[in-house]
Amino acid sequence: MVKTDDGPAVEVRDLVRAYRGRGGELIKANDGLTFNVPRGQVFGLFGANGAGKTTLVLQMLGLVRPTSGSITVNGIDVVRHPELVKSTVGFLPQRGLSMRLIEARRALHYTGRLRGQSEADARRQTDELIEELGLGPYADRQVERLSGGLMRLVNFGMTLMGRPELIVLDEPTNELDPHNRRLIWDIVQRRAAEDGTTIVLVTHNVLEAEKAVHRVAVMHGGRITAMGTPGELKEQTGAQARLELFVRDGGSLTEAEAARLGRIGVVSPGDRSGSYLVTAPPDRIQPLLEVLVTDVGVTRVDDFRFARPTLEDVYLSLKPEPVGEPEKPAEPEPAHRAPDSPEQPPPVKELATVGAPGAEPEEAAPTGTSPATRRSPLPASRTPRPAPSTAPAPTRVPRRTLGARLATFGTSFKYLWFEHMLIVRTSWHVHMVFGIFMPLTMVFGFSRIGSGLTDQASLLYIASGSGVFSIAALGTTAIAQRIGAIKAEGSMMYYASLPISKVAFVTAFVAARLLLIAPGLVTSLLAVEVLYDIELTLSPTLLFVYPLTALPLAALGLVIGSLIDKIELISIVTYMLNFLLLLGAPLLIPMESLPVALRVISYVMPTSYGADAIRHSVTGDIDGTFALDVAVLAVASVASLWIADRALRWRAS
Ligand SMILES: Nc1ncnc2c1ncn2[C@@H]1O[C@H](COP(=O)(O)OP(=O)(O)OP(=O)(O)O)[C@@H](O)[C@H]1O
Repeated sequence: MVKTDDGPAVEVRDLVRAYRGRGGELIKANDGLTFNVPRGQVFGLFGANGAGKTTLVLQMLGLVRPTSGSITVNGIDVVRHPELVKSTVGFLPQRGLSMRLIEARRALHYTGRLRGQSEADARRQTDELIEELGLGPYADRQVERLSGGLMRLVNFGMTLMGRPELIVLDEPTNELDPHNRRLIWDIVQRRAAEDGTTIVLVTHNVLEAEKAVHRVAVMHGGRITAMGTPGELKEQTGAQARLELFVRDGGSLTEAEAARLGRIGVVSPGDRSGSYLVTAPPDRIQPLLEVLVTDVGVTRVDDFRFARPTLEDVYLSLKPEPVGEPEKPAEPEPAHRAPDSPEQPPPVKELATVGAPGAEPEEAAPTGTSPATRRSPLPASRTPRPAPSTAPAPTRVPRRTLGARLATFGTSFKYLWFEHMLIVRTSWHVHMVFGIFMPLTMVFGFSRIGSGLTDQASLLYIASGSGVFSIAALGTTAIAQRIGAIKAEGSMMYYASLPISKVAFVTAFVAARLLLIAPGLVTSLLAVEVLYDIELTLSPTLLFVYPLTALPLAALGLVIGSLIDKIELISIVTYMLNFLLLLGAPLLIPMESLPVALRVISYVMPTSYGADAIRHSVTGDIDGTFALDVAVLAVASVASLWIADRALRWRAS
């Protein structure tokens, strides 16, 4: 693991993230947060539903832009360098399993490669994790076919690939059985203690997480309402120890016995006859037990249970601050204020500033200090401290050469492309129908309608038209539906959290689909040649005419899939669009024979130029018209890819 810096793993200053509600009201999902997460610690982030935890971690990952304030992760300013941060962070989203359509082993290996691991290292760590997580019997099974818990384990393993400096786990033990939950907590503790990995843990499972966390922040209404080590929080909130007592044969405590116990703690009746609950401060445990033994007497007691206060007790005892009425509609806040902006943050509660810079001696631990020694108990600040308004320490931004960037792009492209090609295994029948049989059926069917369609010119129109139909059907519809599915599963966030560019993601996606379209294009031309003995030249220009025809349609699919949220609606829109594309374009009949209105429409359809260019390629008429076709297709491809890149919701905002 390469350390980028020796400061805190996470530094959050005056962080605000506001959303507009449906009625125009301002919702502050995060409202003036300031804290640090020292390196090598497990930092628990607790809070009720809607408290703002997910918004906070998405900002740490550079997936949501702060409205104001700053976040530094591993010494890198997240707002300025969101892409750079991703190479140092591993993220386990709350929902949405990525790479679910490939095998578990591949999902781990590909994630490692996408995080920048070498081939050998990725393979080695994949094997280690399969062993550590007990995934051996399932490693070569498609992730989607595993049980919910096993899928979660694979997803957890993917988060560890590449040994990131900071790991963000959103509800890591959801769906896991007790054995695997314990396994996860053990691994979390080991990674922090042995490798010095910092772990930010969002969970509602406070009781279990207590064993793993070094420090905790409790959020409510976008603010931190309490922060400290579990011990400090127990002390600060006055959490009580509990003695549960069952008097023999369902009998009752005498008044004298109850009074003696009542002098030490609070005695209340239990939920069944003869049971009592005594709560007392943790330092009164000894006298409480003495009264139990000497005054009540063990022979009078059927059973008793004694529990020290847990972190869950602390969490439940914390009184959430009233959130207050939503603020009136106001002018939108600036997209991101520079860290040195003079504007003051909203007030922050006392405990929320416990982690302010300088509050924790271990933050300044010298280089080489082991995580274990750095993890000394944190002094709780009892005095309110104003939230700092100073800029965070300057961030280190390693420079990368063009060669290194191209190499990263190449690796990302390769593994994302592999993934897409493997996904096709699950929908091969659709590709067979649309890619191969549909163009063949069109050639065969159309050539039988009327006597005039069997001449060479008509057959070429039919062949090029059915080829373009294949591109439109598979390119637009399949891509739109796949992007829609990735979004609906919630896995887009996972891909966006990897250190890969959106361009690599889009190009790998489109390139994989283009390859699938190829058989449909070739079969329609071959059908004409074989069935009707028509001599085709098959000019090499087809090698760029086909991709140029497919790119605008693939990009269109990407835009539709990105903008529409309902998968069913995506299907309806894309099928209707394909219908319109074909209806308006002179693919199957010469343009001259179209009514004027349709002829005009066809001028704006890239499909018309694609079909025309295909015909020129197979007849060898590489003239001015062909050059115009190619030029229009090239412009449409560049423009539509640019629009698709913009439309793809890579970051949440
Ligand atoms: N994209 C968004 N648009 C509008 N409001 C949002 C958006 N994302 C989050 N919010 C609001 O911000 C608040 C905090 O949401 P967030 O998802 O961060 O809470 P959470 O603590 O992670 O909740 P949970 O434990 O249920 O996952 C909520 O009121 C939520 O409705």
